[in-house]
Amino acid sequence: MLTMKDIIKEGHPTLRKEAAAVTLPPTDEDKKILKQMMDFLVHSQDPEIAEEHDLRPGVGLAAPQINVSKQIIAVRTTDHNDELLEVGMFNPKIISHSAETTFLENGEGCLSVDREVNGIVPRYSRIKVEGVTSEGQTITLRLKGFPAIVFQHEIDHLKGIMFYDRIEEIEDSFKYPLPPREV
Ligand SMILES: O=CN(O)CCNC(=O)c1cccc(Cl)c1Cl
Ligand code: NI
Repeated sequence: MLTMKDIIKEGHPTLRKEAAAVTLPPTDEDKKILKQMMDFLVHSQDPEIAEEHDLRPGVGLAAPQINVSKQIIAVRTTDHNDELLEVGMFNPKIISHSAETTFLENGEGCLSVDREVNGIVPRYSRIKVEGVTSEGQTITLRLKGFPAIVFQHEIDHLKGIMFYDRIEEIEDSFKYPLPPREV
């Protein structure tokens, strides 16, 4: 089973590489990798297993995080109806998105980042994602809310982008406000 020792941390070059597309149909090896990633999420979300194996909880995982530079992601979270959303995808692509953006008030976290990085991470509010499942099916998901944010966090990993790369620098004008005029 995958544990925290299998997860590479910032500074490891693989986290900054463009992951390669998976040749379709996915091989048994590719499917095994995806299964292990989803199993990690399941274990990390089970208090007993997580405690026993010192797992940090995660709602998503991207293959580069286990030093596999391939376009494979796993997401396991709940949607706004509190329905479980458990999706593994090869070669996921955001095929369209809202102009509107959103963000998580408490910011984002990453298993490859062993420090707290505060700040607003702008994400599209709604996205349409297309990808291939382990069954070889091409699926299209319309996502909003937390799942949409998680998918964007994972797809960023495939492009070598870390969440803190997107933390907005507040407008310079706010940084260097005009000093009050002497009256
Ligand atoms: O790439 C995946 N991870 O690093 C797993 C750990 N992070 C999370 O579960 C997490 C936590 C908060 C917001 C988002 Cl968007 C995510 Cl993804
Ligand atoms: Ni991450």
